[in-house]
Amino acid sequence: MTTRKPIIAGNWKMNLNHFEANLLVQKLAASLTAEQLEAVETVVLPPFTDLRTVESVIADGKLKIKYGAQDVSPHAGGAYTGEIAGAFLAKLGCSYAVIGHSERREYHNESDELINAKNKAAFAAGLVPIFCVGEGLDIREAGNQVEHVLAQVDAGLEGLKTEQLQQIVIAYEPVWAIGTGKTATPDDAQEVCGAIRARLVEKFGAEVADVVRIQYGGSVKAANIAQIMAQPDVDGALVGGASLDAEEFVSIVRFPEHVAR
Ligand SMILES: O=C(CO)COP(=O)(O)O
Repeated sequence: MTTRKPIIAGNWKMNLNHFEANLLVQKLAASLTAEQLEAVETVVLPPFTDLRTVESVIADGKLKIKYGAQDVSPHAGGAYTGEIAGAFLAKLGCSYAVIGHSERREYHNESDELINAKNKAAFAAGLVPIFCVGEGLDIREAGNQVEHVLAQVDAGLEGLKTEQLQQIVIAYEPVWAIGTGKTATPDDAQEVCGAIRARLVEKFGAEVADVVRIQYGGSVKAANIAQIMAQPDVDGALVGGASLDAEEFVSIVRFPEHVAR
C-alpha cells in the first residue's frame, strides 16, 4: 500500500481581510518547523482578496505552506461578471481550489454537474481540486449517508483523466458537523471515507484509489484530530473555524506528536 502524505487545510471561509491574513500566515510560519511542514502538507485557503498577500508572505519567507482558493469559475475567461478564472489563481501561485463546498452547494445552488465542470476547470488551469462531498442531517438520520456521498463522488469525478484522479483531494464533510461543534465520530468518518476509497478501487482501480487523499471536515480541533487521523482511510482534515486561530491550527498540523505523546 502506498503511504499518503497527510494534508491539513484551513478553509478560512469569508473571514480575515488581507492584513489579518498576513498576520495569521506569519504566526503559522513562526510556529511550524520545516520538519513539521515536511511531514504534514499544510494548506491555507483564504478569501480571493487575500491571495496576493499570502503569495508574498509565503514567497518572501520561502515557507513550505501551500495555499489555494475557495472556489473557481467553471469558465476559462470572458464575460462572467464576478467570477474568478483558474488561470488567475494559478498565476498567484495557488496549488489548490476548494470545489463543491456544502456552503456553495446550499447557498449558491451548486449542482453536481457544475461541480464536475469546476473540477475540470481547476485541473485545466493547473490547480488541484479539494473536492467536497457530504450528507445533510436528514440523510444521515435515514442512514443513507454512504449512498448519498458516493453519488456525489461519481458525479464530481465524471470524465476526469487517470492522472487527474491520482492528484485530487476529496474532502468528506458531513453538513451536520460543520460549524456545529458536533464532530462525526472517528468510526463515522472512516465509514464514509472507506466507502469512498472502495468506490475509487471499483471504478478506477487500486493504483488510483491508493494515492487519492481523503480528508475529513466538520468541527475538527486540536482535541479530536489525532483520533480522526488514526482512521485508515482518513488522510487529512479540512478545518474551518479552528483554522482561524494560529495556535489551534498549529496544534492540528502537529497531530503526529499528539499520537506519540
Ligand atoms: O466546512 C468546514 C471546512 O471546509 C468545516 O468547518 P468547521 O471546522 O468550522 O466545522
